[in-house]
Amino acid sequence: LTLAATACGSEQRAGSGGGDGELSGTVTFWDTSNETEAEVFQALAEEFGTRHPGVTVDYVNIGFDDAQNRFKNAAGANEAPDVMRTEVAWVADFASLGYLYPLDGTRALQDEEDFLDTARASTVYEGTTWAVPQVTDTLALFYNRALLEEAGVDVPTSLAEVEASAEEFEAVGTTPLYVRGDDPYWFLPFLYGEGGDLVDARAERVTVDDPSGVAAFRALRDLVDSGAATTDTSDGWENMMSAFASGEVAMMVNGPWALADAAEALGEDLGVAPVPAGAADQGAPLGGWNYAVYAGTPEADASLEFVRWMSSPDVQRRVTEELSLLPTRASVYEEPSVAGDPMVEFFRPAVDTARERPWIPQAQSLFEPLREAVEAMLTGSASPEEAASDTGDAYRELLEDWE
Ligand SMILES: C[C@H]1O[C@H](O[C@H]2[C@H](O)[C@@H](O)[C@@H](O[C@H]3[C@H](O)[C@@H](O)[C@@H](O[C@H]4[C@H](O)[C@@H](O)[C@@H](O)O[C@@H]4CO)O[C@@H]3CO)O[C@@H]2CO)[C@H](O)[C@H](O)[C@@H]1N[C@H]1C[C@@H](CO)[C@H](O)[C@@H](O)[C@@H]1O
Repeated sequence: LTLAATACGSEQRAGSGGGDGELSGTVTFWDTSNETEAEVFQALAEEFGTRHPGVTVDYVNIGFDDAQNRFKNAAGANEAPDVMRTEVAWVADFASLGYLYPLDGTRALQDEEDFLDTARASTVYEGTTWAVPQVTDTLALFYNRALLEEAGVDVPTSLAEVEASAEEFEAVGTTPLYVRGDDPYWFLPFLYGEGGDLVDARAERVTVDDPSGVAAFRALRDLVDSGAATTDTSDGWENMMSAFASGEVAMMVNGPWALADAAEALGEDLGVAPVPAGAADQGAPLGGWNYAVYAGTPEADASLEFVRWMSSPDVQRRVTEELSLLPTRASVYEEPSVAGDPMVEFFRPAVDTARERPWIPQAQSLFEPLREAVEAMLTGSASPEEAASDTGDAYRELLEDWE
């Protein structure tokens, strides 16, 4: 994925870059993007260095898995990177610990009214803006058109239809669906499908162990037990992507960060649709990523200008052209190259109806207990009832005096 170098006037190369006077220093940027995305983000980050000859960009890809703790450990030792790719649920966590640079009134927040409201929501905590939106996302049903045609199956709109399709898919030697069992994010569509949610933040009530939560755990287990879905409790990303690319499964639930690889594997046969509904409702979670600046950065001007550049309309457009990731600026969706991307055309309304989570510091810690409960149920050591109540108990530990 080589970035088409955009022609830019010599005046831009002079390092004017929207800042006043020459910038200098080294900006270390920790990126969590996956292998395919990293090629694009690294090239863009390093292009900033050519536009500002006095600035050196030190691009470091740290992956997703332990990134949240790694940043907190580094910040605790005052060794954090100047700029951190920050997941939507990490902003409140990092900000509440004093690890982020307040951005209101700084050059990093250029044209802030252009950002989608849902993307901006995760960047504000206790009235201050601590991050700048990069991409927004949700989960969707990815499907292999050729396999659905071969099996004579229409795109399923509910879990019941997925289950009912098992026979037709077996006849052509494939399994209907891959569902990740090792990443709790993939459980949320089951929860929303039964009319439930993890918590009710307004009422400060834990709801994951309501009857809707028990029904969601049971819906996941029954889907896997029926043979209509395959899953793993480890290495889910790799297993899912290879099963989908090889045709071992006809469908998977995934997000825009998987589009480039899935399109590489299936080409025109790749289709996307809303995640299947449950017995009561249909829904997918809102996710995404922001740029945040470390509170103790010695290079504030260069770091703030770097964030302005990386979240600018032009860079957002180029990221979507290369990866089909979803912009967080409304103006970028008007660009012909973005408006003409069928994947963006699908995902934009999907993120508009995606379920937001409470952007509270504890929000990010709700997933680990959920991951453990899903794993216990899928490995047979917990019933749906036990999985739901164990998760609820863990949440009441984390969220003191919530019911
Ligand atoms: C358990 C974790 O729970 C939460 O994470 C939620 C998250 O909040 C949800 O939003 C959702 O994230 C979506 C994401 O929105 C979506 O974009 C996509 O990201 C793509 C990128 O797009 C792609 O570029 C590339 O990067 O690859 C990314 C990943 O594919 O998919 C993500 C989901 O994968 O789901 C997450 C849950 O997984 C916590 O926040 C922690 O992360 C926590 N982990 C720590 C918990 C520590 C103990 O407390 C333990 O000690 C530590 O070792 C663990 O690290």
